[in-house]
Order: sequence, then structure tokens, then C-alpha cells
Amino acid sequence: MDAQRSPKETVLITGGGGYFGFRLGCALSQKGVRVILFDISSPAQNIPQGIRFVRGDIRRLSDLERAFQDGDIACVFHIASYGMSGREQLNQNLIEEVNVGGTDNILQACWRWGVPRLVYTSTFNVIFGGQVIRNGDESLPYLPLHLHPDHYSRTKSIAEKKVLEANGSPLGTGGDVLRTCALRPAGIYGPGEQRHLPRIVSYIERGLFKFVYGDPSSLVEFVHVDNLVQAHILASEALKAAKGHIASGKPYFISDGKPVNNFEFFRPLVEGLGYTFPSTRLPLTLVYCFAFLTELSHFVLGRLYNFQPFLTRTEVYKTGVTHYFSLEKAKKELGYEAQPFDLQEVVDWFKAHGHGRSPGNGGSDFPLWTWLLVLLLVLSIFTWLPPTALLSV
Ligand SMILES: NC(=O)c1ccc[n+]([C@@H]2O[C@H](COP(=O)([O-])OP(=O)(O)OC[C@H]3O[C@@H](n4cnc5c(N)ncnc54)[C@H](O)[C@@H]3O)[C@@H](O)[C@H]2O)c1
Repeated sequence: MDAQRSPKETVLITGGGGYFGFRLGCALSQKGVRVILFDISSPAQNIPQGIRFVRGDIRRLSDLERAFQDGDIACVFHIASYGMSGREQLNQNLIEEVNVGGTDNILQACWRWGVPRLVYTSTFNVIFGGQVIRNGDESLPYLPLHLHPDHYSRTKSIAEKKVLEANGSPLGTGGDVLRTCALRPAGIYGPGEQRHLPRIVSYIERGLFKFVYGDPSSLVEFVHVDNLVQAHILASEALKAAKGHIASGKPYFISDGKPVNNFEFFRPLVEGLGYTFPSTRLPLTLVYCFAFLTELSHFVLGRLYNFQPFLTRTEVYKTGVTHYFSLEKAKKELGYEAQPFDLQEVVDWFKAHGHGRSPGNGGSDFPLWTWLLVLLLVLSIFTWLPPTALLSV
């Protein structure tokens, strides 16, 4: 997507109102590419001049028609998704409709309006389901669908397969074919990220981040938003004839390439905002049981009050079980080179938005966390009791 070679190319970004999609749109626009952002929600920031925003739902073909019909679109970045974290994870119908039905519609739209390239934003989770993976590569099989403990991961896996299977399929508009690839990112971070970081900071500020869990030597990965932007632009290029369509029909893992303990990764954020990093460490299984009970309570009570679960099972193993992947294929075939980033700009972003504990401010160190730990222990004991014992309580 080099501005010199294709100054008038148009791309469409589904989920372009979200954190990553918007960042990608801005980067492409700066390179001279015409950008259409497609999303049910507007971006949190002002839309730069030259970028077109189309409000619409990928579940509705008629909405997609408004965005596709007069675009002469060269590439679609399909980023929109639903159900990744928090209470969203528990709304299975919507997850299925957006992640699977929406992807079907995007494929239809590409065929119908002759879009030659489609880059799908997938996730590590299509492979990982709580098993230890060290330096895994793209030859690993998909996690069998019934082993996914959450519907988001299952539907991302179904959607990724559909996208990759569509590679080489004929376009409805002539002799050309659709070329597709999928990028599987680690957890995304960067300044202004709205999905994970505000939740983590709110736990820190409310005094709830008082323990870590799992083996301290467990390693996971993250990807800075700008590294992920770079990977998407390279992937789109690698679907072109000029690059021998090298990425056609393939998935690639994308991360910063620095496996790290999940909680240690966030240490600079905790300490940078003036809080103390917790010294209590709980066993992973205990926290997993707690997460299970949280999900169970949400299942029962969620219809009356759709509260934000403290943690879900998927979140527990994503943060506490070792899984990291090789970048070799992305480096070799896409030319991906992860740039070094740290959390300082994230700390600065939160401080600039009124967060952080000033010296002398006692903050919110109320003993709620102590009660939470006790509750966690009590509830976990219940999960080990046989159902008959529970019934007789
Ligand atoms: N955030 C992460 O840590 C992470 C990790 C791995 C993979 N991913 C993948 O990266 C992508 C981007 O993640 P993000 O963190 O920027 O998410 P995000 O929630 O900020 O963006 C997703 C966007 O999709 C939009 N959307 C949802 N349903 C839609 C619909 N029916 N029609 C149109 N738009 C719809 C949302 O409004 C949102 O703006 C997603 O595909 C996600 O699965 C994210």
C-alpha cells in the first residue's frame, strides 16, 4: 500500500470505529490511501479529513451495500468483532451473529463488488485454549471447536477458516479471484486503548488489584497497536501480484516478539500510576474456579442486571497460562519487524486523562479486596463439592 505506487487505492475497514481499526485507518490515510471506516459506532477521536466514515452493521448486507457500492475497493480489512472480553463474552447469540454471520456477509460483499484482497484480523485464540504453547508456529492445528471455553474464540476460529477457505474463489465481477489472509494478534495495547486497559486501571484504582495468580514463570505476549498496523499493511501488500501473492490463504501470528509474564508486563502501569504492585500470589486453579462461579452468577443474574464479571475463565488462562508464538513466518514472508515499545506512553495517556495517585493521596485502598479473597476461597470450596452435597446444603 505504498503511496508512490498506488496513490488512489481505496480500502474499507470494518470495525474502523474501534481502537485498532481507527489507528489502521489513520496510518493508511497518511500514506495517501483512500479510507472508508465501517462501524456501528463512531470512533472515539475526531475523524481526520479525507477519511470517510460509514455507520452500519456487518450483520446487514444492505448496510454493507452503502459502503461497498461506489467504492471500487481494493482491499477490505475485516476487523469488526464482538465478545472479546468482559460481559460481552457471555452474549453468545450476538457473538455468533457478528463474528460468523458478519464474516459471511463480508465475503459476499467482496465477491459481489469485486474486492480482490481481504485481510482478516483473527486472534491467538484460534489455536490456544488453555494448553501450554512455547514458540508455536502456524503449522499448529486449530483448537477443536468444542474445546473453546468461550464463544468468541470459537466464532473467531470459524470465521478465520471461512476467510482462508475463500482464498482463490472467483469474484462476481470478472475473471479475477479473491485473495485472503489472516493475522492472529496477541493482546493489543497502546495509548488510548479502550478494551482492556481502562478495566485494568479501574481495578487498580478501586483497590481490587491486590493479587496476581499463576506461575511467575508463565509467559504470554502482547502487540503494540502500531506493530499490528505495520503487519496489516504488509499483509495487504503480500496479497498482491507484485509480492507473488505470498500471503494468499495463510495465517500469521503477530506480536511484539517479547514473551513476558502477564502481570510483570503491567507492573510499569501499576507503579507508573503511583500504586503498589501486589505481592500476594494465588494458584491459577483457585482463580479459574472463581471465574467459573462469576460466569455462573452472570448466567443466573445477568438477565436482571448485566454486571461486568470480575474475570472470566478465558481471561484467566489467557493471562496465566504460557502461550507464545514464533514470528518467523511473518518476518520472512511479510517482512514484519516488531518495533520496540513499552508502557510509558500508556502511563502518560492515563495521567493526561486524570488518572494516577498523587503522593499523599491515600487512594482507594479499602479492604474490599480482603473480602473478595475470602469470598473467592469460600466459593471455590463449593465448586469442589459434589452436586448432591450442594443440594443438601
Ligand atoms: N484487543 C485485543 O487484545 C485483541 C487481541 C487479539 C485479536 N483482536 C482482534 O482485533 C480486532 C480489533 O480489536 P479491538 O481491540 O480494536 O476491538 P474494538 O472493540 O475496539 O473494535 C471492534 C469494533 O467492531 C465494531 N463492531 C462490533 N460489532 C459490529 C457490527 N455488527 N457491525 C459493525 N461493526 C461492529 C465495534 O463497534 C468496534 O468499534 C478484533 O477483530 C479482535 O477480535 C483483538
